[in-house]
Amino acid sequence: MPAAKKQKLVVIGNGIAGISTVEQILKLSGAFDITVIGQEPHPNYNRIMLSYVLEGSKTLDDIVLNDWKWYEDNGITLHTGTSAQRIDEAAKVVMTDNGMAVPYDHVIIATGSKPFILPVPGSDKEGVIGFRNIADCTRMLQAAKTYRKAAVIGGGLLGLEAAKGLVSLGMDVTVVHLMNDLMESQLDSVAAQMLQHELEQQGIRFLLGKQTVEVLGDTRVTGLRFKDGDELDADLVVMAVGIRANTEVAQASGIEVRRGIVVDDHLRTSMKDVYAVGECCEHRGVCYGLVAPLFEQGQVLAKRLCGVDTPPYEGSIVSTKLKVSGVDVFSAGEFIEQPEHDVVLAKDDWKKTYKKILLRDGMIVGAILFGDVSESANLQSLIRKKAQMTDDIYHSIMGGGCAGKGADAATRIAQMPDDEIVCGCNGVTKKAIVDAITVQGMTTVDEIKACTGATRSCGGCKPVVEQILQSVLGDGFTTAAKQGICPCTTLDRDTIVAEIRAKGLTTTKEVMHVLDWSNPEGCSKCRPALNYYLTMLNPLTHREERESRFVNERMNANIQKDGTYTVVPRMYGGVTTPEALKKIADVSLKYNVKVVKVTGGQRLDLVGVKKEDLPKVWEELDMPSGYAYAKSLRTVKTCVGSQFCRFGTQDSMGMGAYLERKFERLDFPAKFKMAVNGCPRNCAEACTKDIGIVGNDGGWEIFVGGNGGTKARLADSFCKVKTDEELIEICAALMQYYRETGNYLERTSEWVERLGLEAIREAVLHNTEQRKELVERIELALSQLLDPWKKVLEDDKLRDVLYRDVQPVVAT
Ligand SMILES: Cc1cc2nc3c(=O)[nH]c(=O)nc-3n(C[C@H](O)[C@H](O)[C@H](O)COP(=O)(O)OP(=O)(O)OC[C@H]3O[C@@H](n4cnc5c(N)ncnc54)[C@H](O)[C@@H]3O)c2cc1C
Ligand SMILES: NC(=O)c1ccc[n+]([C@@H]2O[C@H](COP(=O)([O-])OP(=O)(O)OC[C@H]3O[C@@H](n4cnc5c(N)ncnc54)[C@H](O)[C@@H]3O)[C@@H](O)[C@H]2O)c1
Ligand code: SF4
Ligand code: FES
Repeated sequence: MPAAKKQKLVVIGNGIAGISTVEQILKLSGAFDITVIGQEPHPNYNRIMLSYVLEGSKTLDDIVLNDWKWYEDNGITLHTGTSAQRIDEAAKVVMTDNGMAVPYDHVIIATGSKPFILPVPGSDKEGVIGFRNIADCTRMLQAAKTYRKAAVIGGGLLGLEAAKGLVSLGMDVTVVHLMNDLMESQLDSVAAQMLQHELEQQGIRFLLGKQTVEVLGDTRVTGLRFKDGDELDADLVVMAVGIRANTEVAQASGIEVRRGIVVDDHLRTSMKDVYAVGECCEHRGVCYGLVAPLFEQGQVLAKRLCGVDTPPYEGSIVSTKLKVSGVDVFSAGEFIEQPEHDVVLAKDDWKKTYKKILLRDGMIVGAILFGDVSESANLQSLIRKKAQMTDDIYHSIMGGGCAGKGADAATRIAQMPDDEIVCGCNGVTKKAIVDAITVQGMTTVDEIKACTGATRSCGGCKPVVEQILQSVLGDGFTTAAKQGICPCTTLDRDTIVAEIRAKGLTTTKEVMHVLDWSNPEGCSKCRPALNYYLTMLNPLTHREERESRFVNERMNANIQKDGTYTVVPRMYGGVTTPEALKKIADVSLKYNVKVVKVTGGQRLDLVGVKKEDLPKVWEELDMPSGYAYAKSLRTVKTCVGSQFCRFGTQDSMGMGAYLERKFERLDFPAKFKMAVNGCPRNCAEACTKDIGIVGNDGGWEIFVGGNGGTKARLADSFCKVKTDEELIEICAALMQYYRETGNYLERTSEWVERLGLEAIREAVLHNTEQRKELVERIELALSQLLDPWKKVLEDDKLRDVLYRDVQPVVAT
């Protein structure tokens, strides 16, 4: 009997929606002769990952989902670089821009969306682009090599991911947003402000409540003008103000189109045998802009075409996660409280976390998570199922408020229902993952990805997939058990430091490569941490990796919310001279310093210096940097002591200035503050300093682990010493021990609690041999330090790269 003739299926659009539907069809049936028409010159790639390509952590090759061979292996005819123009219903052909008439029995339109470009004068100028495809991404990568100032219009998901990418490429980036809150379609004001603060720390500037009315420039953009008359310089403008469904083919074919191509619950359009999936379609009045719905639509459509029974598609409940490393944000369902809502809320300013769950009649209808998104899959499933809040759910999600993670991972996985969706992007349930492990023998995240699709898109579900592997395989799954220093690695701090020592690793790149980082470029959490550990371990050989530092440390100055910087010269022990003050006053006047502020650390802060003026200000001040921006020794606060005070028994000013000169510029895991007092009256407040020193009749008393910040802690008395030499030696050994055993960003207040005072005393006080070695190592580190501003002023290239504000010569 001759084989049944195959049905001709034509897919217009070679993106995720079209090809994921084809993948489903191939799983169910071999009855189709498939032709794909794609406008872009590439095989199907993961559009989501363009944010990572821009940021530099993925290459274009990494994001290909179905390579050329896949089409060949599955007998699919692929026409890339080809636009479908019209469907001729009578002739049953799809017409293309290069004159083809492709015959069909069924057509799937999956043409996605186009970025919306604001219709303001000048928006067609060179240098104004959207961010939608590989071509846009490549243009941004190119522009960053030549230009410095980028403006991203739109503070939604896309705009923020674009902005982060451009910052990683070394551009000065300002996000111009119409509303007063970022991501206002996903976050409330509290979360939006936390997000803004976090992104400012990562070097992005924001102009909120600004409406762009004109793009300035001749042929190429030079800036933006706003409704209030303000202007912003920019030589690259990325428009990320939303998308519009791409309905051109449907319109040209006479198919019903409203905001998108109108489809019913079976994804049928108004034209017989023509269907639509993905962002181009409008279902029950909704056009989606995320991948999860298109997988759900694709599954229904594939089953329908293959004659497999399926419930209709009734719409999707969407959730979003921002893909910016070091910033964890999740939002799903309803998020702005209304009178009918009950609100479950926890905010922790120390851990920088925020959790909000909205309930309607006890039913979970929406949530926002910031900082700790470990419960996102769980919440998404509860919202999808319209679950009632119970004590168990409450404790599992809220745990100890924001700080705790609720139930531990193993318990949470055990309690997770089989049908809970773990990977929202690809609609993969817990059961599908467990089956992949138990039935098909998968043992790694990558194998699960290949088998089920989970983790294939945004990657946000990877931790949960690892936890499921851990819970099913127990000891057989070893890597997930470790607590990595960031999402790029499962290795903890101690293992990393030990490996750097054992393997003689010298650069962050080398560490990431040799220790098998999942993200080869690292993230904003691990890069500065590795840079610190490497400098601490290899003081003689490690070359400063400026790009691994936070913006303030990169620029040797603290950035302010208006984009200007502060300059804080050293005043050893809080002591200055009339000559130094006069110079500070002259320079402040010359460079229009906005405010001169006396700091809590007894020195002067010149606030409001323009970036391009920073080198000149430092040059003219000719004073050492106060390191007010660094994880380093900040200040040594002193009282007047025995030189002038009638109660003083020790020279606190002299000792404070000596200690500050000796230990300035040294890197610590976190900022480091000291104080020296001439007597136990303690006027310079030793009890809130990392090391506090109090003079007494017979010598000095040393205190450690004090903190006056958000999490205040009184310092512990560490020991008493008789002589100045002993004092200096013990301070040196104590500092080096903290440098060597502290976790990056861990203040001494936390370090003392973690290690225990007795253990620190044992290492630094009682073990004299170890103390000697600690002192030798700190002396070695100190011998390598140079004033950062001297380095900048002597290096024209560095000065130019970091602080220039002129248009660079265009590369030819
Ligand atoms: C940078 C970026 C990051 C994103 N991150 C996320 C995320 O983290 N999570 C998430 O859920 N979503 C994210 N999205 C959105 C997600 O990428 C889209 O929802 C998804 O790609 C839509 O898929 P689609 O197939 O419907 O459309 P598209 O991916 O746009 O594919 C449509 C394809 O059709 C082609 N085409 C158009 N017209 C024609 C024609 N006439 N003939 C032939 N071909 C045509 C287009 O060139 C395109 O290749 C992101 C989007 C971007 C741009
Ligand atoms: N992580 C993710 O899930 C992710 C990442 C990137 C993109 N996407 C998707 O890609 C699509 C495009 O993203 P998007 O961020 O462009 O769309 P969006 O609609 O989510 O956000 C656009 C933002 O631009 C702002 N805006 C509108 N007009 C403006 C103006 N004149 N000036 C300044 N701001 C203005 C809006 O207030 C809004 O916050 C969306 O569907 C989004 O969901 C998702
Ligand atoms: S701490 Fe003692 S020595 Fe110092 S100023 Fe106060 S009273 Fe005088
Ligand atoms: S949730 Fe995005 S890949 Fe799984």
